[in-house]
Amino acid sequence: MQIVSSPLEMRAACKAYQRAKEQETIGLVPTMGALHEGHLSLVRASRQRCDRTVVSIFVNPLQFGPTEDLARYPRTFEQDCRMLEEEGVDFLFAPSPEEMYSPGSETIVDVPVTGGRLDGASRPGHFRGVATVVAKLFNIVQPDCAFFGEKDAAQVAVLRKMVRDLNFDLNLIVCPTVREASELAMSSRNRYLNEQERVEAKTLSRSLRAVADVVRQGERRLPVIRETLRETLAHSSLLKVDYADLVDPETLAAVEEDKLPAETLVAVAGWIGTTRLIDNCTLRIDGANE
Ligand SMILES: Nc1ncnc2c1ncn2[C@@H]1O[C@H](COP(=O)(O)OP(=O)(O)OP(=O)(O)O)[C@@H](O)[C@H]1O
Ligand SMILES: CC(C)(CO)[C@@H](O)C(=O)[O-]
Ligand code: BAL
Repeated sequence: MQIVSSPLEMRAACKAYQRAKEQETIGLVPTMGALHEGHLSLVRASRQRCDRTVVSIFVNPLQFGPTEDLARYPRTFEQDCRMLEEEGVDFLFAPSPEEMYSPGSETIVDVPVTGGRLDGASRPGHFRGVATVVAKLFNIVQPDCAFFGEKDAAQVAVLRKMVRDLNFDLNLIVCPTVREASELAMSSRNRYLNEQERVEAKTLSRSLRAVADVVRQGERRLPVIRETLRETLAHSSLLKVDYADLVDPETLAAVEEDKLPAETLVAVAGWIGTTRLIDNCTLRIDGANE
């Protein structure tokens, strides 16, 4: 695995490869490091689909608010390198903030409507930071495919829109959420949790399961589905709910109808102590059977 920190060198390496092997493809897996099985599932998907895989590790200051956890975000670079070597990754792109944002750099990418919803509403400016750094990564690597996790469903909606609006020539591939045996969604921030918090954090996935179960049993009334979500989330005394919404998976706009549409994203976020976690599931109902 070749480790590259300069954006120019990374671009040159990918360009050289693309010139030499016209028919072959490059997959990009953007991450902030502190890697776990969720990240590795994206790496494996890229290795399966593309000839070369580039993983980026960059804790992007632009997507953190002034009171958020940028300074204490887990950084486990040596261990991450070993994991990526074992997975057969070709390039690790790990720039410093100064290399990624050269002095005077001021252009940002904003997806204002979609990017202002869910995490975008709770973390103002967050998705501007995400869209800007991902657009830069796309320009540096120029991948054929880019791999993202379903766990960050709002991020996926924002990036899909960015790809469409800005005509990026790549396939955005979304991989399912990898969970621990307890069903807690894997997340780098789970490292912040103590034992009791880890138990309480399961309330998020439990609330999604409760909603999926009532819908499987035939419930279609949105007020009842919302109440099921609210009630399950209230079971934890440690969890402070940030949002628990039923939204359109593409626009992230709140579902307004009284009955469940064909496809609905159920997205939840909350703080367990000082740790903010997110999770989601998609409800799909077959209109033909309604
Ligand atoms: N459990 C998971 N299953 C599948 N993909 C995941 C999972 N967790 C993260 N990813 C994906 O990995 C990519 C990099 O995410 P990131 O480095 O922020 O990890 P994270 O675990 O989501 O960290 P955080 O705790 O900051 O939310 C994103 O596309 C994200 O959706
Ligand atoms: C996509 C991403 C790597 C951009 O910094 C980040 O938001 C993440 O890890 O999900
Ligand atoms: N995967 C989400 C990145 C963040 O919380 O900043």
